[in-house]
Amino acid sequence: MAPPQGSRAPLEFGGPLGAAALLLLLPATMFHLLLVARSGPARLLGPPPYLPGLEALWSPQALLLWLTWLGLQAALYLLPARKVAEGQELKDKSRLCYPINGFQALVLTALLVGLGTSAGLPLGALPEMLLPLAFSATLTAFIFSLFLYMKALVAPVSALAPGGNSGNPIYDFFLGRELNPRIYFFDFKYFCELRPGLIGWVIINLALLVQEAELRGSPSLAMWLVNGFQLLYVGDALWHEEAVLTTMDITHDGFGFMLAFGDLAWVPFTYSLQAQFLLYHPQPLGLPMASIICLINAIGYYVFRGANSQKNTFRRNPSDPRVAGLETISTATGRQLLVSGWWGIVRHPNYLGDLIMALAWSLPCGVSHLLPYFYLLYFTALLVHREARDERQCLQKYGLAWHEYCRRVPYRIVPYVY
Ligand SMILES: NC(=O)C1=CN([C@@H]2O[C@H](COP(=O)(O)OP(=O)(O)OC[C@H]3O[C@@H](n4cnc5c(N)ncnc54)[C@H](OP(=O)(O)O)[C@@H]3O)[C@@H](O)[C@H]2O)C=CC1
Ligand SMILES: CC(C)=CCC[C@@H](C)[C@H]1CC=C2C3=C(CC[C@@]21C)[C@@]1(C)CC[C@H](O)C(C)(C)[C@@H]1CC3
Repeated sequence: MAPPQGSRAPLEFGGPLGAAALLLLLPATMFHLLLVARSGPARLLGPPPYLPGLEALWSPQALLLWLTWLGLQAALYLLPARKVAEGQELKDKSRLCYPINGFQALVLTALLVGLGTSAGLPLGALPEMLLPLAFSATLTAFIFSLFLYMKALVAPVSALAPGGNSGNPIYDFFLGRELNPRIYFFDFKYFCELRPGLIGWVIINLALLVQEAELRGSPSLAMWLVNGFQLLYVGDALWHEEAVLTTMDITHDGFGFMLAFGDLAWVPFTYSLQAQFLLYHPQPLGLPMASIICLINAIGYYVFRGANSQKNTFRRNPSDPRVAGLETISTATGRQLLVSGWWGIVRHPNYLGDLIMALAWSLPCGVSHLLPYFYLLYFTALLVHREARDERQCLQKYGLAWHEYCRRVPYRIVPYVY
């Protein structure tokens, strides 16, 4: 049985009080956005148009649809994979294995949705169900997090995450206690991070596009751009699925409410906000402006992919010809840090690319409303906070070498600004 680890790890997110506030604030924000997106004034900072009663949130059909979706994605996860990858080394020196078949799951889902639609499945009806679907996803995330919390009570101490084991039940429930909760080969965190939420996000976007076509005869150019950009982002994440194994979510954070809710509810229902906004507030977009926005997205993607691939290639094999010529700093751990190439421009070039793309996703929605820029604002805050967390961890890991890296590469995310 796993005892709490006491207060060895410093508390994050404002400790138990901050965690309790976020437990309420995150779902409340998601429902606020869903309600405001379909309201006439669409005011991000105004009150929601109405407070939905239980009858607007609770629907057995929506719950059934949501559980069927989770079941389908779980079944696709269990299909034979083209590759099985090893994760980072764990505390007990072992490595876990992960199936690499996320892109295959995306393609099979697209085929099934295509078949279903041609057989009469009303995809355009999905936008009307977003509220009860989001409610079902939130309910599932709470129940699932409770299960994860209980499961961690019987996990060995070596299976626990560095944070999330303070002994305070609310804080630990929020942050997550076990690092890689699994049942046999089914890894819950890895599955949730990349499958139901990310693929669900593009299906919701597609349904909004279909409904727009039904309402107005054809989808708008703005809707095409938002769908295309976000499909590229999700397709890219699944194509480079193995890279997620080195992110701090997988290697450092426990699996609790924050990630369960983030993966299952927050991502599909708030990341589709721009497409939701466009369905209810059509925006004119000319070809010249559309071309500029495509260029911004392409630049963002180039930076994001270039930086992530360079680091992943370097971490897998530092003598790979694509990275062998880059300048590095040696650290006491035996690992090296890149100080030229993308990682010599700023300390988080991948965040910079991601933020540029976030801007390109909002611009098709025009500048009359703040609401479609919510993602950009939230994401800036998330990445600034994430960068600070990563900085603390790297300082702990690399000590003096990290100080040297910060001296050589003084800016964190935006050159000469931050
Ligand atoms: N859309 C969304 O909602 C979100 C997207 N993201 C995206 O996910 C991606 C992954 O982000 P994240 O997991 O936060 O972090 P990173 O992929 O940036 O990884 C940080 C780690 O990289 C290694 N590292 C840092 N500097 C160097 C260097 N100079 N040379 C070599 N290795 C270095 C360190 O780990 P080590 O040395 O141990 O290898 C560090 O802990 C990003 O592109 C981010 O934008 C993230 C959060 C949310
Ligand atoms: C506000 C809230 C509920 C916070 C939880 C944060 C999560 C939503 C995000 C934490 C890290 C994420 C990553 C992605 C999606 C959002 C979450 C889960 C990601 C899967 C998106 C696609 C990228 O290509 C990625 C694979 C690099 C990325 C990994 C981190």
